[in-house]
Amino acid sequence: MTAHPDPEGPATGAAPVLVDVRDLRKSYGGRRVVDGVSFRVHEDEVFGVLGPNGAGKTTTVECVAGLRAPDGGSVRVAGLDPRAEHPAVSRLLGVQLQESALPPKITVREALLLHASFHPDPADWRALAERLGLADRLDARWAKLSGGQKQRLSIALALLGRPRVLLLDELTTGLDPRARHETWQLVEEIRDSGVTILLVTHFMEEAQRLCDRVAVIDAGRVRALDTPARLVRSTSVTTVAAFTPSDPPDRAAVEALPGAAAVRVRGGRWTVEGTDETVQALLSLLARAAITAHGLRVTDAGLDSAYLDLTGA
Ligand SMILES: Nc1ncnc2c1ncn2[C@@H]1O[C@H](COP(=O)(O)OP(=O)(O)OP(=O)(O)O)[C@@H](O)[C@H]1O
Repeated sequence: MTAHPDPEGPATGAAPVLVDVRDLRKSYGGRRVVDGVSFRVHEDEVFGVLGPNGAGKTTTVECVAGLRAPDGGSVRVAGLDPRAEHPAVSRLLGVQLQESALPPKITVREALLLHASFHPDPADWRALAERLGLADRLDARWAKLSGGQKQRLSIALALLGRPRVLLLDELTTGLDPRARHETWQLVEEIRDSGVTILLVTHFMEEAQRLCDRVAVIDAGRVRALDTPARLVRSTSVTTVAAFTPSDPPDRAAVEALPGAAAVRVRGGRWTVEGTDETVQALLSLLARAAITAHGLRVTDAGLDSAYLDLTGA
């Protein structure tokens, strides 16, 4: 594995570091849930913190936001300590945290006006509502919004202070596929407008689509830190072949193919995980046995396999 669990990961160019987390440690009731996490987020990047439930992701970003006090290590946002210099840091950071709930009866307009009043030089709330597709929902109450609209409003609220860095925690959890894709587009637009984004997710697809670099966190530790593409290449599974054979091949022979990582058979359909070499050898094996591979699909393994490999999830 060629992962880089150091704070820098592979070369990232010369962009300034906006979020610098070093050897962060945090325990609850004597149980260590963040155990020496380090990473740096550079200006203009979308940096992902990816990991299974309970990995310590939210605790980590709450320390970045200054909402929790670390037990050890350090956090800096644009060189500032989020606890000791909270007012200055909150002017730089927009925070959209998990389950950010508003009073059920507050309207979209009221929420935008209220949050705009927290900032000395807020963004134009009407323009933000327009940009986030909420212009025709200004009089709707929070409780009546769809999941996607609630998420868009919480992003709008986080953007009102014109942040340099936006923290997004589990942004698309609970959204249907359409709302999830719309939210991803929105994140890309926000990135293109020059906002640096620190994104917590447990969706591999989300990390692969949005993030320039990803820290994979499990049990409070960074297991790997790299670009999604390099994380995928670093794992033992890069290629997956699925097919329905005209006659079942010798399973032991398939399992013994070079680089074969897993072989599954369900309802007559075979799935073989491995590398390009595995698939080449598989096709030769089938040809030698005069077996036809019906409905053959060969796909890239994607970040899922890398994630499973790294977290043992
Ligand atoms: N205030 C708290 N008091 C006690 N334990 C907590 C507290 N907050 C979080 N924990 C525990 O710390 C661990 C890490 O939680 P955290 O929310 O940081 O993980 P996570 O990776 O964000 O998980 P999820 O994806 O489920 O939100 C979990 O076991 C959680 O139950």
